[in-house]
Amino acid sequence: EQQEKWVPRAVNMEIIGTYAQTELGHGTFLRGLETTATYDPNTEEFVLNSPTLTAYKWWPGGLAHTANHCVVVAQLHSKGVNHGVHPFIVQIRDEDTHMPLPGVKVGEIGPKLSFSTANNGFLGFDNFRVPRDSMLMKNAQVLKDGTYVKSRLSKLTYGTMVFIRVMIVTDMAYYLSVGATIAIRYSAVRHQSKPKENEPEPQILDYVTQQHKLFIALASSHAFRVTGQWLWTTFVRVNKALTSGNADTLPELHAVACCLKAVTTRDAASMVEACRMSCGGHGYMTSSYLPILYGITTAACTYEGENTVLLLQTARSLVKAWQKGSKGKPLSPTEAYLMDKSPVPKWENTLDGIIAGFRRVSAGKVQDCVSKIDKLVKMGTSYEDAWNQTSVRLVAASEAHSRAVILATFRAEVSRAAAALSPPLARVLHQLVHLYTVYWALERVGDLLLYTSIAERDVQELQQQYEDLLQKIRPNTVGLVDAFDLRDEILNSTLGAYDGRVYERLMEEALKSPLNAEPVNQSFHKYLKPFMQGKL
Ligand SMILES: CC(C)(COP(=O)(O)OP(=O)(O)OC[C@H]1O[C@@H](n2cnc3c(N)ncnc32)[C@H](O)[C@@H]1OP(=O)(O)O)[C@@H](O)C(=O)NCCC(=O)NCCSC(=O)CCCC(=O)O
Ligand SMILES: Cc1cc2nc3c(=O)[nH]c(=O)nc-3n(C[C@H](O)[C@H](O)[C@H](O)COP(=O)(O)OP(=O)(O)OC[C@H]3O[C@@H](n4cnc5c(N)ncnc54)[C@H](O)[C@@H]3O)c2cc1C
Repeated sequence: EQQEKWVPRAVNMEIIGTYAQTELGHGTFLRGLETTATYDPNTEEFVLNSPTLTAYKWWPGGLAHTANHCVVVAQLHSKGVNHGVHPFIVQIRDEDTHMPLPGVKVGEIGPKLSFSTANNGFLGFDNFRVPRDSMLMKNAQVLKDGTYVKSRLSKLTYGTMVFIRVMIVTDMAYYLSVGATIAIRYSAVRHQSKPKENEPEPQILDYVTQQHKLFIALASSHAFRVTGQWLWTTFVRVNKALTSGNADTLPELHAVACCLKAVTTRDAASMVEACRMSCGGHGYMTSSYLPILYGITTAACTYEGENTVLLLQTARSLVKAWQKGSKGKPLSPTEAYLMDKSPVPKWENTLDGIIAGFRRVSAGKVQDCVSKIDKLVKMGTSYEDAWNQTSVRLVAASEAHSRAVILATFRAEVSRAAAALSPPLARVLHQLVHLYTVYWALERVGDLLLYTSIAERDVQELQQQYEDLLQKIRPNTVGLVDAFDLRDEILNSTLGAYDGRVYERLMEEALKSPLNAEPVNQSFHKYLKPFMQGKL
C-alpha cells in the first residue's frame, strides 16, 4: 500500500521528490554511506541522522529549493544491528510554506560546469524522526517490534540505478541528435577559405575532415537509439522475471547496463565536444547551445555510476563468465561469445568480420586479464591487489565488450527493420551502420592487430572504405539531421535553427546582452578612467 499512498501524490505533483543517495564523503561506495536510520520500536519511528559532515547528502538534483520530499538512502539500524543501506521516502519541507522541517538542514551546493538550473543540493538530518512506513518495504521490511525481514535479493536496493542507466543510453542518442543537427546545419551554412581560387568559398561541410568529425556523431545517435531500445526491452523482460521472484537474469542486465552507460556517455560527451569545435568560434558561443550540451553530456559520465567504476563492474562479470565458461558452464547470451574457442578465422573486411573481430578482442582481453590476475595471485599477491594491478586492462576489456554489443545490435536491428523501409532509406541507414562499424575498426586497429588476423592491406582497404562512405553520406547529411525533426525551440541554437539565418540570429542574441544597453558601460567611469589617470 506504500505505492497506493505515494505514487498518486507524486503523479499529481503534490510531492516533488529527488533521489538523495550520494553524500559529501561517498558517491560510488554505497556500503560506505554514513546517514543512519535507527528504528525506535517505542514510537515505531526511524530516527534519521547525519553523524558527520561527510554524511551530508550532496548532489541530488532539485534538492536545494524544489523538492519537498526525497528518497533517502541510509544505513538501517534495528535492535543494535546495521542491516546496510535501504531507501526511505522522507518529507523534508512543509507542503504549504515550503519551509525546511525542524531537524532538516537543506541548501544549494553552488555553481557547477553546467546544469545551472538543476539546484543540486545538500541535506543533513539532526535526529529527524519519520514514521516506520517511510522505509520503502518492497524488498526488505522492519516489523513494528523492530524485527528486520531481509530482501530475497539484497541487490534489488540498487535497482533504481539499473533503470536509470538503461534510460541514459537513449538519452545519449537524443543529445547526439541535437549536437549533430546543430553542427551539420551550421556546416551547410558556413562558407570558409578558397581551396580553388576561381571558385566561391565552399560549404565547410564539403571538407572531408569536417565530415570525419561530424558523421560519426550522426551515426552514433542512431546506434545508441537502437541499442537503447534493445536494452529497454531487456530491462522489461528482466523486471518481469524479478516480479515473479526469478533474479537469474539480473546480473547480466546489470553488467550490460553498466558498460553501455559508460561507453555511450563517454562517446556522446567527446562527440558533442567535436561538434562544438567543428563550429569554430561560433561553437564556443553559449547561444549555439553546444557548450551547454557538452556540460549536460559530460555530467552523465559521472552521475548514475562513475564510468570507470561501472566498466569495472562489467569487467567483474566478464571475468566471472570466463571462469564459469572454462568449467563448461553455460554463459548469458551477451557473454556466450567469450567461450568461442575456434581458431582465429581469416580476416574479412565486412560488417560481420569486424563484429566478430571485436568479440575476439574482448575475449582475448578478458583471457589476458584472467591470466594476469591468476599469475599475480600465484605469486602471493592478494586477489584485490591483483585486480587493482590489472584494472587498466579490465576497463579496456569492458569497453571492447560494450563495443561488440553495440556493433552487433546496431547491425542486427537495422537489417531487421530495413525490410519494411523504402530502398533509398534502407540504403542510407545501412551506410550509417557501415560507417559506424568501420570507424570503430579504425579507432581500435591496434586491438584488432593483436587479437585477429587483420593485415596491413586490410587496414588500408578499411580506410578507403571509410572515406568512400563519407562521400556517399554527404548528399543526405542535412536530410538525415532534419529527419530528427527537432524544433528550433528545442534546439535552442543560433547555429542550428531550421532557417539557417545564423549570422542574423547571432547578432540578435548579442544585442540582448545587458552589456549592450548603453554605449559606455559604467565600468569605464568606475574603474578604467581612474586607472588610466593613475588614480587606482
Ligand atoms: C560500484 C557498486 C556497484 C559497488 O557496490 P558493492 O555493494 O560494493 O558491490 P560489489 O561488491 O562491487 O558487487 C556486489 C554484487 O552486487 C552486484 N551489483 C552491484 N550493483 C548492482 C546493481 N545495480 N544491480 C544488480 N546487481 C548489482 C554486483 O554485480 C556483485 O555481484 P556478484 O557479487 O559479482 O555476484 C555500487 O557502489 C554502485 O552502484 N555505485 C554507484 C553509485 C551510483 O550509481 N550512484 C548514482 C546516484 S543517483 C545519481 O547519480 C542521479 C543522477 C542524476 C539523474 O539521473 O537524474
Ligand atoms: C550533475 C550531477 C547530478 C547528480 N545527481 C545526483 C542525484 O540526483 N542523486 C544522487 O544521489 N547523486 C547524484 N550525483 C552524484 C553522482 O551519482 C556521484 O558523483 C557519482 O556516483 C560518483 O561518485 P563520487 O562523486 O563520489 O566520485 P568517486 O567515486 O569519489 O570517484 C572519484 C574517482 O575515484 C575513482 N574510483 C572510485 N571508486 C573506485 C574503484 N572502486 N575502482 C577504481 N576507481 C574508483 C573513480 O573512477 C573516479 O575517477 C550527481 C552528480 C552529478 C555530477
